[in-house]
Amino acid sequence: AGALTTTFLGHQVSNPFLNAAGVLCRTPEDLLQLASSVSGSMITKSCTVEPREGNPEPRYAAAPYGSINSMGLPNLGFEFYKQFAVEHRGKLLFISVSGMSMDENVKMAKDLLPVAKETGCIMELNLSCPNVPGKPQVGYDFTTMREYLQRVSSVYDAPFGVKLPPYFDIAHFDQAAAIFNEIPQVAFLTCVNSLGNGLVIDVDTETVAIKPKDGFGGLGGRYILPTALANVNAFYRRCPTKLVVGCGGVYSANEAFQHILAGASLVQVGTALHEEGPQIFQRVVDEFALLMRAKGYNTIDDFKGKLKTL
Ligand SMILES: O=C1NC(=O)NC(C(=O)O)N1
Repeated sequence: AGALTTTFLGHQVSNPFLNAAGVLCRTPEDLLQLASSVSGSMITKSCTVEPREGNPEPRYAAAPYGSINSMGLPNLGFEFYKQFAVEHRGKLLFISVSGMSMDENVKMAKDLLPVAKETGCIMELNLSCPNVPGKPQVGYDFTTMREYLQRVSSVYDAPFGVKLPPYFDIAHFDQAAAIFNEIPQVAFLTCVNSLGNGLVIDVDTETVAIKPKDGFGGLGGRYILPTALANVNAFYRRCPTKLVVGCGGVYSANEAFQHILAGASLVQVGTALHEEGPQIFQRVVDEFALLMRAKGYNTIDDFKGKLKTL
């Protein structure tokens, strides 16, 4: 096995890299590109029970230091992604679930469970989509988040993960971690989803970059790396019995190494994957192998979570 080989919840992967939910993973064509890329694993577009068109376009825009999006959960519907999981062979597969209500999430979790047990696919429950008008992010409502996780874990007796929004207050890290530590089925935390409701402005046209919500959308890319790293490390420190998956600001081996130093077991790539395409995984894998060799590391575990403080 190569130097980048690692295991996640008992599944061996050839490298720690995968796409961020939502990027290059909505359609069969997208999923085929991911499956045939060098990524060690892959995740499907956050799904709802019924298929959704999503928000009006333009709903994604590249920006000077990353991206802004307000997709609005466009997806082919839960049944499609469940069937994809049934038929999929090969690399570790995550299924992102983002119901429009607690009942929707409970229904999808209940229906996904036998497929997860049969195929080894892993559920990532998305509690942090910032882009459905009128739907606040559950991740910012601790009472509701606890209820969601208790209800889902009562029907889903397999390990699953939670896709979290970025938090910015130490008290919020403490309160959120206390909830996750109450629920054994929560096996990993994916930090972070986009920084919600940013605004990108084009000076020449004096106009916003995207159509939905007067231009308000989730930020990704270089804008969010320090925030993503802080959230990875905050939950790595507070939830020693859980794994952390890093997401946010990864363009190369350099940022991926920072995420793993901060405690990430896997590293998701969103904006950079959208901009560069799936060949980014071969580039990052090659860069990462060189970085590990230059530093004298033989395995990911040699440096995972080993961030030094002053
Ligand atoms: O959870 C999500 N995060 C985002 O940044 N965008 C998508 C979306 O809008 O579908 N969902």
